[in-house]
Amino acid sequence: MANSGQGARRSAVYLLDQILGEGRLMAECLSAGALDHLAPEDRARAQRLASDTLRGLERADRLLGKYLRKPPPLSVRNALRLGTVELCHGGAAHGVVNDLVQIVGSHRRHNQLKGMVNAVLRKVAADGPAAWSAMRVPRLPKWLRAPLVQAWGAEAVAAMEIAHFAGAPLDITLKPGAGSDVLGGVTLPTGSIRLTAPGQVSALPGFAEGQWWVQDAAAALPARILGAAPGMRVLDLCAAPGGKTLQLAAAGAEVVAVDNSEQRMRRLRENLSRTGLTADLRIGDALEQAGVYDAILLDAPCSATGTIRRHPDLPHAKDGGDFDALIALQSQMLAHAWSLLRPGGHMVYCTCSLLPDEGEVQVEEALAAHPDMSVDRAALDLPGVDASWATSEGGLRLRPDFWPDLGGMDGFYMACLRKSG
Ligand SMILES: C[S@@+](CC[C@H](N)C(=O)[O-])C[C@H]1O[C@@H](n2cnc3c(N)ncnc32)[C@H](O)[C@@H]1O
Repeated sequence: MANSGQGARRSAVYLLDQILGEGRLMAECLSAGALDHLAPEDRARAQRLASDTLRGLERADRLLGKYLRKPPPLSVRNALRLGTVELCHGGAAHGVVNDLVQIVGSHRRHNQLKGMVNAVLRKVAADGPAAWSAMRVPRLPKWLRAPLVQAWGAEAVAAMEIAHFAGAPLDITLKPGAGSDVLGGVTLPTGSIRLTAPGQVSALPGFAEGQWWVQDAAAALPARILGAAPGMRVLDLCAAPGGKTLQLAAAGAEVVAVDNSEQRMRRLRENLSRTGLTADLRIGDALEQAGVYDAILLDAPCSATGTIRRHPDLPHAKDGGDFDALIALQSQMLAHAWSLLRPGGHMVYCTCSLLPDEGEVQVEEALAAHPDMSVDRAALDLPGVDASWATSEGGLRLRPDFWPDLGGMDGFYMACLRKSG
């Protein structure tokens, strides 16, 4: 009978097949129920195994290249990759090898390859761990590496790759008035709390009571820069799952939150209910909104290249083919949001992207197109925000290689734009 570790490994191989074979994102597979048959701890384990494998994919392929005369079918290759990464991370050879041999053997088409899987993984178990740490840090694929090197230089991109390989700690934002003492985290310079070995999030103290929510330290800054306050009517455009909506509502503003994804809005509704906060939720297209607002937060859909530490599937599932459409949508959204802002009002534009075309360039172009738009540089002057993160057009550039000693941060861009009154 299959053990629970084997169930997690089998599902992790399935996730790898979907990501590397079908170009699907891990989040898409999860929302489609790929792990619903597993117990919560095995679900977390399967995700962790697939993520670790994707982070170490380049190293695993190099190691396996020594033992494979020709590449086996993708699913068998993914089982070998997963086993290699587990073994090189110190996994017990007996359990890892036996499970993967059984997983491969249970496929009628691949059954005859189980002997090869056994032999290769035993060699990896013997020689792999020593070779692993001497190998170079895995690089981003060319389609993404090239524009990033052009934007930030080769040295910065190598530092980003170190951050991607290390993965991300868990950051939380506290509801105003909540204490963090029971969580044992570190308070970051910008006020977020960082937990290094959190375990299951929903089991942590204060989660069920809505005392805090998960939000990377970088992602917590746009709402702080907006500076929502009681009496302010704020439009949160592209709001779900709602980390920023919660911040705006917790600051006492009257928040209208819009997103076109019903599924993601369901999560926003759950988050509001757990934290006891309120916002007016509207499922719809950002480009079709009407009304007049004192302040607007536009967290536009983007390449999400700033979140690779937490989503190592992204560089493998995508190929940059959607960049142009996203960039065009962002500039349409920025222009439409501007038309909803009252004179004298302000708007924060942000994206979790590392590409200047989705950040700095969008704001430069918007400033050129709107004579009533100016950048509020002073709005960036918040505790913990380093002056060197400011950009020439007046925004804030955050990168995964920043705060290397604290465990990094997501890549993000944000700027505060004021409408003349
Ligand atoms: C970066 S995510 C937003 C994250 C969110 N602000 C938060 O803090 O949790 C971008 C969102 O844009 C939404 N979106 C994409 N196209 C949209 C459109 N045309 N109108 C409204 N929302 C859209 C997506 O469903 C996604 O939830």
